[in-house]
Amino acid sequence: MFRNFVRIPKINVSKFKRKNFFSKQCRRSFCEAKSFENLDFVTVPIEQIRNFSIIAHIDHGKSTLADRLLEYTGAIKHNSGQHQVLDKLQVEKERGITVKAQSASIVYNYNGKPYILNLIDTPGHVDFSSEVSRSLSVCQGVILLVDANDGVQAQTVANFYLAFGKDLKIIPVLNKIDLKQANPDKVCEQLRTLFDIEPDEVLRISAKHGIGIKEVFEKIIKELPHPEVDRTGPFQALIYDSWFDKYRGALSLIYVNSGSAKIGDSISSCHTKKFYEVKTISVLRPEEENVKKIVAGQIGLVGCNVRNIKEAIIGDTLHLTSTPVSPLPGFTPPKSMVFAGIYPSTLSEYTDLRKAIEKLTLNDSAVSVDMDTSPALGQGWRLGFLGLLHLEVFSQRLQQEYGTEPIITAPSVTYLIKLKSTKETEKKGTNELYINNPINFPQSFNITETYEPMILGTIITPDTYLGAIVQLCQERRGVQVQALNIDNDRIMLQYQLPLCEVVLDFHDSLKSLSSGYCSFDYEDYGYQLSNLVKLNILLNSVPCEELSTIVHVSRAQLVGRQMVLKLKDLIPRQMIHIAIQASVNGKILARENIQPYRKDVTAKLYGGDVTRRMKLLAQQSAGKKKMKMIANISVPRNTFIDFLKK
Ligand SMILES: Nc1nc2c(ncn2[C@@H]2O[C@H](COP(=O)(O)OP(=O)(O)OP(=O)(O)O)[C@@H](O)[C@H]2O)c(=O)[nH]1
Repeated sequence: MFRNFVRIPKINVSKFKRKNFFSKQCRRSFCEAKSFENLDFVTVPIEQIRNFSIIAHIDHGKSTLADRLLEYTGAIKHNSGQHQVLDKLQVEKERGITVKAQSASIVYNYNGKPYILNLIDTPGHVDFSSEVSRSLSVCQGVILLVDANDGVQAQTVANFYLAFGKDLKIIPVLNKIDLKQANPDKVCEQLRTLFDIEPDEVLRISAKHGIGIKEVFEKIIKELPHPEVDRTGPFQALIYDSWFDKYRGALSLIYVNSGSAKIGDSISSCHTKKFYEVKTISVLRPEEENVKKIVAGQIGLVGCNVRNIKEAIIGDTLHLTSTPVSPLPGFTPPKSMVFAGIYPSTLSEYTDLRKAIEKLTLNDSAVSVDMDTSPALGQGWRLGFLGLLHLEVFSQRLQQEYGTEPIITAPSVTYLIKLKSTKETEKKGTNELYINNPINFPQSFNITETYEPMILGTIITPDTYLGAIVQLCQERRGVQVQALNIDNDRIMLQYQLPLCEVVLDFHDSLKSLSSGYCSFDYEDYGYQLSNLVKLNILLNSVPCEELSTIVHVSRAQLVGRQMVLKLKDLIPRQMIHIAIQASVNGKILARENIQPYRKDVTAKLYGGDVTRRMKLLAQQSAGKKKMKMIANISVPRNTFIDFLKK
């Protein structure tokens, strides 16, 4: 049960609103900040630097808090009408979510001394968790933001443990205390139950109205440690983000772990061993501001006119060419969960699409890329993503930032197949086969066992929706691992679920069952023995490989029926009868027919003998039979595209 609960005096929000408290404070701090306008970052002692990320569940107000911190220090103007300034991408503005972590260096005046605060606004959605994890590796602390109305949600839990696992100092902050329905005491109780955070450690703010922002700054300065670095040592810097600039080539966002570098220096990459001259160095305030030098403890953007984007690797270590250093621990590439084929709409767009994918994956290193070919769609790629939203955002960015319109096939996951030992498996040295494309599914007589990827899903929901959510999880073959009351009307459930049951619409179903009050997060849970089969689609008894799919045996019937119905709508009628069948291991599970066009061969008859009419119809039917034997069913490319597309 919960421990004794310390009440914190309620903040009178209306007082702050009435007196326009924030704008006065903001004006004052803006004037103070002006005095640091021409501050040379190199001269600021290491004790006056703080590197931190803002982490939270989606929509709990990270970007809004970042806006207020920027305004307070004069980095952007108060009431400039700009919102979520650090959400720079078009896709972020349109969807209202952060998908890329963004850094900004701000200067805060504390007791007359300038403090450089390097803040990173991180995404909240589980599909972009690799951005959060990367950002945390250059921080010494985090602000854990929790919505005072929504309370602790699934990504709050995931992000807390991410920061806790990296031994970072955590500043818990309750946001949106201005909301009428806000219940900060209850949320403090949740923080104590789940993370052992005492209520008196928790700050209460309203990022939207600028309440409690000064206290956030003070906590950052007093409680977060400064980076422990050696400014006199050899230059050693970690690339933690990269993007491509048309004019300046690949730009790398670096955290300097030791020493310093200046424009004109020759620097080398530990990974590629290539060397470059430093052309530009800038700090993000949040717009780029050119500087001549960057020192340890600091975050900055370095441009070396790197034209080959494969050379600007995230996780690589840079050093002065004359002084080699050992590489810093980079980043383990996140494991792709969902795969989809990407193909150009026409052959002529292949090269443009290839370049676009190369440039975008430089900025979104969580995407894995492999070449792929499809008999129906031609040469393309099989890309791996961290989830469905990640896939959607990537394809939207391909369109918006690079003007390409590729065909994207339905997402799938990677299965593990164990094969019977044969000469071939002995030659390969393994009888394990990982496949994410149904075309590569082996013949059933060669298979000994099949495994499917599992996830451990965390669901936080008001208990009113518990019944419906448990039912949904059971329908999706989930097994309950844990259930915990986090306060008197909210429950946290943990389910082990097959990934393929989650990727498509699980999140949407949860949201609609709980009227949007439920949150969901998941992590990889390895592979589990399963009973998987290849569902084949036959057109007039001829298997059509591109349309096959891998399913759990219990789902084969349902999926097969859905597929043949969809195909019946998509395949155009032809001169011959078409039978669409779904089969598993030769057994037909579903069938639909498309009737042929029928010419009225009796139209020319003017009455007369009925046998004449019968003869004409019999001739027509024999002709159709013959045609069926010899004709290939022509499925137009668009039908494949419509079927394979998400
Ligand atoms: N009432 C109120 N609304 C707030 C406050 N802070 C943020 N919001 C609103 O909450 C919504 C989400 O804010 P964001 O700052 O985009 O949230 P986020 O955590 O950055 O979202 P993601 O990056 O997508 O995870 C916006 O509509 C904000 O205006 C607050 O203190 N009070």
